[in-house]
Amino acid sequence: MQESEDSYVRVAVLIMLWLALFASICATLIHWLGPVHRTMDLIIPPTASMMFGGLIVALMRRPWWLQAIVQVALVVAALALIAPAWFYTLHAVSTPGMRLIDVLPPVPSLFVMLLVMVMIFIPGRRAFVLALLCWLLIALPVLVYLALHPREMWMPRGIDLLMAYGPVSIMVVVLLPVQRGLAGTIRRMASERARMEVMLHRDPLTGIHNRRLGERVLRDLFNGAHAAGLIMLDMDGFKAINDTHGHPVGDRVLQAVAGRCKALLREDECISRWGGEEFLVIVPGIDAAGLHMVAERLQMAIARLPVAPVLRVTASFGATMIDGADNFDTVLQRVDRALYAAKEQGGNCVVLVTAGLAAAGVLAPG
Ligand SMILES: Nc1nc2c(ncn2[C@@H]2O[C@H](COP(=O)(O)OP(=O)(O)OP(=O)(O)O)[C@@H](O)[C@H]2O)c(=O)[nH]1
Repeated sequence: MQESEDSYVRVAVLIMLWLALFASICATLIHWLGPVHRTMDLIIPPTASMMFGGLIVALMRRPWWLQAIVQVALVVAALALIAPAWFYTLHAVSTPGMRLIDVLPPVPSLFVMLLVMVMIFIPGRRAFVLALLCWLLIALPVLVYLALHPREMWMPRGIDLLMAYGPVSIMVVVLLPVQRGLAGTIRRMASERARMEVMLHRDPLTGIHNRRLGERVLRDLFNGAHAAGLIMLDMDGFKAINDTHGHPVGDRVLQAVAGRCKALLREDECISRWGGEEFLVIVPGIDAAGLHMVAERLQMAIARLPVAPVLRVTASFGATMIDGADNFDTVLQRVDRALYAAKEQGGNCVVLVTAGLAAAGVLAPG
């Protein structure tokens, strides 16, 4: 979960860096190809392009530097906006006849983008502090200048600057945390839902899948064309274990049996607690001989299981392959019959029944 979240953030940062590189290359072209050449405008955009390009390479080569790269990118972007804000404001103040609205490059939209990035990538309250710092260093000098030069302020460019550095900035700083809160709530709900889903399909005593999930896996098998087999196992003389040693010991036996069987099965093989002391094993991609061997392995492992003070624990096994003509009910009836036959033969054995209902193999008690 954490891994996938990290890679998601990495991709988001990479996209942000590519967009920043694109924006700074555009700014470079605009200033270099435009009719008026001012030194600062000719230097800052290409420098920023190189910095963002370098950060992209660094992130691709050293993904674990993610946090540091984000911070450097934000500092680069902030410096690229602080420098013209102060330089041109002071220049306009100190040069008679020069108007700030004529010389300030079109950076307000980039300032809004910087605020968005700060609010997205900087966690918690630090985002507000940094956003305020950016506003003080980038927007405030321009706003103070405009307040002192009302004729410029009420020109279309002046109003544009007022809007970007005023209400639009406030909207970004307020709306993004709200969005972040919503995203957090959705994430929490999703993980709660995943937890409930696990609980819904887990047997509380043994920790393995419950019947609900076993049934779902079995139904899904009928949608696929692959060969699969079923093994139903039932503890022998379990009532006597409970009666002799008590229910808690019986519970421990069930837990030990479930744990041992699960450990012996592969990832794609599913064991579920079907009833009190009955378990269903679903084995995909297997033939009848292989299924018999799996059941045999489980039978022997259970017979060797030490669960003090019970001297010997055994189980009976019915097994069958899913036939092309089978449905959910017919295959369960057949595996049940196989289990019944194993019990009839004295227990602690495996009976494999084919679709023709003939007992195809019996493993004698070990
Ligand atoms: N300790 C414990 N016992 C359980 C649990 N669920 C069912 N049982 C007991 O399992 C016993 C099953 O008894 P039976 O159906 O007669 O089975 P058995 O004694 O194994 O007899 P055979 O299957 O014929 O060998 C009952 O006594 C149930 O109370 C459980 O979760 N914990």
